[in-house]
Amino acid sequence: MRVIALTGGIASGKSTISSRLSQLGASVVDADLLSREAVDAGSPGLAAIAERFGSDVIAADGSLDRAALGSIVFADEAARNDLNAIVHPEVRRLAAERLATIARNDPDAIAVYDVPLLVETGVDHDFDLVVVADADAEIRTQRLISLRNLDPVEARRRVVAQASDEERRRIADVLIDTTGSLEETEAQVDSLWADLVAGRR
Ligand SMILES: CC(C)(COP(=O)(O)OP(=O)(O)OC[C@H]1O[C@@H](n2cnc3c(N)ncnc32)[C@H](O)[C@@H]1O)[C@@H](O)C(=O)NCCC(=O)NCCS
Ligand SMILES: Nc1ncnc2c1ncn2[C@@H]1O[C@H](COP(=O)(O)OP(=O)(O)OP(=O)(O)O)[C@@H](O)[C@H]1O
Repeated sequence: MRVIALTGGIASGKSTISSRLSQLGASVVDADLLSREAVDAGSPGLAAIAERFGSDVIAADGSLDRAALGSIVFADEAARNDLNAIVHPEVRRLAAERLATIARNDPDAIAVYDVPLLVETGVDHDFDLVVVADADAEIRTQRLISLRNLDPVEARRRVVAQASDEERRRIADVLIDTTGSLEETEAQVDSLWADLVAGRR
């Protein structure tokens, strides 16, 4: 099995790329989804969050109030580090488990690990290829404002909470320019996939 890491800043277009790769035949593991599993109702992760951040971040139905926690951690680096220390080890464990299952079921699989914080958490896996969705910080900020209805202050905080465009470009084997049309992004993904299948990458 080959494992491809797919990273990029918030709103860089990773989801567009990973869903195209999935259509083409890749097996996708999504760290954002795993981070939700890690804090499911009743999980030790959620209990640790309640202990650190208090009942204000727990909704009436006992689930995580993501908006409340988001407004705390994107405004405060120490709080964000504490949250990361609770959630990231479980995400790493779940990712290793999912990738092992994919390898067992299909030794020839091409797996894609969609991992937003690859630079921030350190490249600790032996990836065959690192693909970076590349749209600069200003474009991503505008997308958060216009497509996700974040106010400009919240949008900037999220972008600033992550590695710089330059840091991500430095670890990239392949850059996908996600500043054009969706079709232009998909064409780059199709060409990457053709290279992977043909063994050129
Ligand atoms: C703070 C939380 C509750 C906000 O939830 P919300 O539903 O608004 O956002 P969601 O989880 O969909 O994340 C959206 C994007 O925000 C960015 N982001 C999320 N967490 C972080 C973080 N700790 N540091 C920097 N950027 C982050 C990523 O680009 C991510 O793709 C949530 O993001 C969270 O629990 N984060 C900690 C776990 C984590 O690091 N997840 C991201 C990768 S595993
Ligand atoms: N050329 C493009 N390529 C990819 N996405 C684009 C492009 N042009 C506009 N977009 C839009 O930008 C947004 C990018 O968000 P998307 O959820 O794909 O990013 P993401 O990297 O997965 O973000 P997150 O880190 O928040 O999970 C989407 O709404 C997408 O439709």
